[in-house]
Amino acid sequence: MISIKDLRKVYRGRHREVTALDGVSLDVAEGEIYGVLGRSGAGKSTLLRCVNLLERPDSGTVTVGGVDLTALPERRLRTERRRIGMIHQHFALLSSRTVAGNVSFALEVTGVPRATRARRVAELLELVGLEGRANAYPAQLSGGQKQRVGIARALAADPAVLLSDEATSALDPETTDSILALLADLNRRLGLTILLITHEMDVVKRICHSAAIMRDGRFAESGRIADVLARPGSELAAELLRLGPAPDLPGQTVLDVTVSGDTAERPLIAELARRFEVDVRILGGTVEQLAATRAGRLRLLLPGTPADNTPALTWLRDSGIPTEVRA
Ligand SMILES: Nc1ncnc2c1ncn2[C@@H]1O[C@H](COP(=O)(O)OP(=O)(O)OP(=O)(O)O)[C@@H](O)[C@H]1O
Repeated sequence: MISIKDLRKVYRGRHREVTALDGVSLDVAEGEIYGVLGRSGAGKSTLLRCVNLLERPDSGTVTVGGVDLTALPERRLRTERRRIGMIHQHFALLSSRTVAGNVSFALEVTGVPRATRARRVAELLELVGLEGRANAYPAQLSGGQKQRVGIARALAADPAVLLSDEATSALDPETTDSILALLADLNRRLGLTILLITHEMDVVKRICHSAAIMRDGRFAESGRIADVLARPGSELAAELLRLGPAPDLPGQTVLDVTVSGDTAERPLIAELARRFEVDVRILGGTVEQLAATRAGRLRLLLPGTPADNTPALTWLRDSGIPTEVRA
């Protein structure tokens, strides 16, 4: 649905250049929620602004719904942009307009007749759970309600794609949960494709089917969550399923194993103990119900050095279980 190829963007100031995008490629499948995770300054906002061409990349292509936006003249681009909704961290509502007025505004600019507008606004407010608040002003709303208005407005033109720029970063944890639940629900019910940027791993855990880690204008890693979890040495998997620093236990083997999907159903520790006659101890672990799948990471202790445990380690890896020896 969204296909980005080798995007580059350099900001040129008088004294210095900043490479905000350094060759980013990305494919977001139709109906998927894709999260781009990164620290401040990684280039996430620039990437998002390049998807609807609010920012022109220096090179590379952006294709949305089969249309190469980078090749379009400005007028066609304005029309195509309507197929891409956007929500913002600080909501970007018009304070002088009511809730209904804010949502209606998005329809007015596209020339929807007044009678149709009123019906559509009512539908949209119901969709985001704001029935009864049509006549309130933004100042009278909580942060979560403001973001619901932002979402209703973004969906007004019935877009195929929604871009989310840190949509929950200004909200408390409970409100964040309810907004993420709403986005996941809209994704399911409307088949809405969502590309979001965030610095919060929890957002990726809760609703994303695919994710990327962005650093210094590049993707350090990306992929479907299920694939990432099965990838040995994955940085994203380690972030999704965090374990603290490993203890240093000379003469013994500390290993982290990641289980997900089918492997999460296996009686792994019993199998390991039986096959290799080892006393397996659990040093730590985390199990998460991710949007994509249930997954866990266990830190195990085996007697003997890693060399002594080669058969067990080989068996784990051959069984498709990402296994990392920590000590
Ligand atoms: N308009 C601009 N002019 C000059 N430099 C810019 C501009 N916009 C962004 N940058 C620089 O480009 C780099 C990437 O910025 P960007 O805002 O895309 O990162 P980000 O990951 O979204 O971070 P944040 O969450 O802080 O917005 C940063 O070094 C930033 O200072």
